[in-house]
Amino acid sequence: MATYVIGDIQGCFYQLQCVLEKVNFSPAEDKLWVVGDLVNRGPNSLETLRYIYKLGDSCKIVLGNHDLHLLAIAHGVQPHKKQDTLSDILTAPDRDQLLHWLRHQPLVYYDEANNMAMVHAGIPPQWSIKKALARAAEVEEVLQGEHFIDFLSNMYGNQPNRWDKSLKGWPRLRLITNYFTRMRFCNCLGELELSAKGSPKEGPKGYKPWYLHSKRKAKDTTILFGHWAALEGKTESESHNVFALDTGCVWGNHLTLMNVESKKITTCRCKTQ
Ligand SMILES: Nc1ncnc2c1ncn2[C@@H]1O[C@H](COP(=O)(O)OP(=O)(O)OP(=O)(O)OP(=O)(O)OC[C@H]2O[C@@H](n3cnc4c(N)ncnc43)[C@H](O)[C@@H]2O)[C@@H](O)[C@H]1O
Repeated sequence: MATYVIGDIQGCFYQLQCVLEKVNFSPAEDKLWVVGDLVNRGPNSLETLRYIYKLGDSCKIVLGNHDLHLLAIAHGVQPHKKQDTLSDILTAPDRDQLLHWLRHQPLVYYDEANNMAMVHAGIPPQWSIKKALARAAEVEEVLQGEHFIDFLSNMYGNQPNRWDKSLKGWPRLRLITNYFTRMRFCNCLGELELSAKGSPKEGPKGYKPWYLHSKRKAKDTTILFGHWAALEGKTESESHNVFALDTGCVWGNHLTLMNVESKKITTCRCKTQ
């Protein structure tokens, strides 16, 4: 039995099948962890979502910004934009079942036995893993509750960008969501800079990649994350137990699968279908 973690699929269903075939993935014996952004921008979001959904207990996922964006469009709080490739899901006969399942997925998954966490974007430097799980649970409770459409309507935006435990209501939930699903650069206090999306070298002055802060509180936990295609899978900080899995398949690069135990990487190149 093996456990694999896969980077941002974003509807690249053929590359998903390709990497799983390369490792002889067997849903009956193996486990698959998915770092979020299952859908959008790529060509086959519906097939991807159906496949992951059908894996059932063999699969653990966390939500990414594009998965939340799908929920927001599907529930009428955001328009389907020109660059979104989500119409196949929105018109599918099984859409309600798929969207209900998606909405009940976590923002952070923690494997206590191996002290390993999976999150789409990252864990901000000011939070221990215990704090991060408690904050994630605040959002998950609302997203899975009766007021989830209000949450989706209030989720968008870059403010507030700095944590303060006295934050309340939608601003508090928006910031927690942005940490777990959109963060790349922040300062040591966890103040977010969300406009920069390039490589760490191109980072804004006074900010660093979230995982490079020396006093980061969740340092002892191995963190598996996606979201940041410009990293090309490299964090240059293996000693800090962080593994970047988004290798920009949807941008013409490749999809990355890692064996969680051996850390062996398997990839499949993006090509036109
Ligand atoms: N609370 C909230 N507030 C606002 N929006 C919310 C939200 N919750 C959900 N959303 C959604 O999230 C989006 C905004 O998120 P953002 O994180 O702000 O932006 P994004 O560009 O859309 O992120 P993406 O997930 O595509 O990242 P990637 O690194 O692949 O790509 C980023 C860039 O990297 C570039 N790139 C890819 N590979 C690269 C490489 N090797 N080198 C350099 N650049 C590369 C690409 O060209 C691309 O421009 C919105 O579209 C909205 O739908």
